Amino acid sequence: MAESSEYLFTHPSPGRAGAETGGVPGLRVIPGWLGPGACTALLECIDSAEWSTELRRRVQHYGRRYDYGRRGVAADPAAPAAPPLPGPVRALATRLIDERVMDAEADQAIVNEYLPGQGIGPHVDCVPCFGPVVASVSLGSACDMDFTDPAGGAKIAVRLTPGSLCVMSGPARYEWRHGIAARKSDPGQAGRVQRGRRVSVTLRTVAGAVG
Ligand SMILES: O=C(O)CCC(=O)C(=O)O
Ligand SMILES: [Fe+2]
Repeated sequence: MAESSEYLFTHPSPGRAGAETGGVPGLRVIPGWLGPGACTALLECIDSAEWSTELRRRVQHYGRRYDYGRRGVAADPAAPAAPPLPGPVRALATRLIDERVMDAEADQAIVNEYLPGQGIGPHVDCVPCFGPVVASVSLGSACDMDFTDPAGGAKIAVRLTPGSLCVMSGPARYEWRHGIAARKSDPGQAGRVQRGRRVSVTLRTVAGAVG
């Protein structure tokens, strides 16, 4: 368990839905934001669409394509072939407005698929590309997302359960890095918890483009 000693585990309490998640300013995790039926329907919609295999993990881009090589959103909306947000994803964008999570409706979404052992390196979402609020919905298996304190580098692990909404704004969006360790299990109260397949849908507003 040496690996876990450098982490501080926070498990957002369902009773405090929408409250800031301990220790990461600007981070909110709302467990059960999507019910099990809605999660299944969304996952079915996602799985009926085409996956890109340009990365080690599979992804889908909607609205605008993010160019991982150039680290930006292509300037010409006609050039990158990103399909429009599918209906169930647009419904999430609308709900985020209705619930005042976002001020402007998300016009870009990236779906990430993580098989056990896959992750995403610590990063800050492209600052010139995307707006001030990044919201992601978790489907499938739970996993820990690690947030790295810009002052000192300490990591805080936040459990993202299926159906939860993770909202990053302020320092959580702009200063803290977030990532998912590429491993097959996460620490739990009664030993390691095996990961299954996790799919996330991250909604953003496009703020600027490159090229
Ligand atoms: O899988 C997630 O919840 C987050 C994905 C992410 O950080 C990203 O696409 O920038
Ligand atoms: Fe990210």
